[in-house]
Amino acid sequence: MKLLVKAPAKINLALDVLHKRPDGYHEVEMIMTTIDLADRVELSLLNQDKIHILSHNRYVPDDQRNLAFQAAQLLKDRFQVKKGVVITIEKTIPVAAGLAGGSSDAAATLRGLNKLWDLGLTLEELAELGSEIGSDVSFCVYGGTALAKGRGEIITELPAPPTCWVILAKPFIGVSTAEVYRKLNISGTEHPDIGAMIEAIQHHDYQKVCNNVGNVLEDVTLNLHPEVAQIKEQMKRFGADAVLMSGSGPTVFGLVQHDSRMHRIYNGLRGFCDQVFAVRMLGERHTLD
Ligand SMILES: C[C@@](CO)(OP(=O)(O)O)[C@H](O)COP(=O)(O)OP(=O)(O)OC[C@H]1O[C@@H](n2ccc(N)nc2=O)[C@H](O)[C@@H]1O
Ligand SMILES: Nc1ncnc2c1ncn2[C@@H]1O[C@H](COP(=O)(O)OP(=O)(O)O)[C@@H](O)[C@H]1O
Repeated sequence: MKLLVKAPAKINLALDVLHKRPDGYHEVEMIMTTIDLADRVELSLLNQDKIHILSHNRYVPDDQRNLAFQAAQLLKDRFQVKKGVVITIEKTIPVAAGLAGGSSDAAATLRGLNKLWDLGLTLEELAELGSEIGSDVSFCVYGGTALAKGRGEIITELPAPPTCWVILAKPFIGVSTAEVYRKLNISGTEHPDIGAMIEAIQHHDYQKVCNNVGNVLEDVTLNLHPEVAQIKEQMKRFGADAVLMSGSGPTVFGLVQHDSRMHRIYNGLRGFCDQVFAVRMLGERHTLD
């Protein structure tokens, strides 16, 4: 028995960090949304008590370091599952890019194994389990658009943002999320207005969404990797309505509504960047049927 699950990337339309917590994590407020750039996770039932990871991407670990492996192991341990699985990950989302590719593979594995192993868990239960794997996994279990608080695992659903193109450009570098959080100086940074972004989304106000994108982690990564600032400049010059780094980076995204402008930016950035994509936001949450 086989199951194919879609694992979409996310972007952070706004990302604020409130303070560092005693457990070492940072208290955040983020507006996250899934986009139509996805890995394909294939789950094949195995009648042995084993988890196998297959991936052709050399940056994706094929052992217990893989977040999809960790998701399967967590379900096996928690629910005494004696069956196994072969997890084949066809990677499209750039790795270590601020797009939560690994977290989304883990979330897709949780949703898929819930069916394949007949566990009968709700999305809420899967999201709670996901938070044990990583801070972004809970959001990825649900998908859609949400306010994420806590260390990222407290999720409140929001409506779909106004329709637009998201152009993503990733330079040749990878970024360590832990290093970016470590180097953040919270008091010396301008904070985005999360309330205004929520209002903009609720009122379907595209211009207000554009006016309120903001990410406190951006300056840290820009200082480490000046090429990210260059990509931001290029996107603005080619006419994006809003430009921001996603998560801890280094991927930069630009928002536009007109197809012609999207093509101009996409073509302008190809060749200058490692990977460039033009996609839509997904808007909808995942379901379990
Ligand atoms: C920055 C964000 C924004 O969505 O995304 P990415 O850039 O990774 O996509 C997330 O907060 C990343 O979430 P995720 O990548 O799941 O982080 P985790 O695996 O839980 O943590 C990696 C490391 O980041 C730091 N970390 C993470 C989350 C948080 N709220 N505070 C932290 O300080 C910790 O040092 C932790 O050891
Ligand atoms: N399924 C997976 N896909 C990609 N990376 C993974 C996966 N599982 C574990 N990793 C590891 O997690 C790290 C961060 O990957 P990723 O989730 O793509 O980035 P980000 O946290 O920036 O969104 C990578 O360096 C990689 O070694």
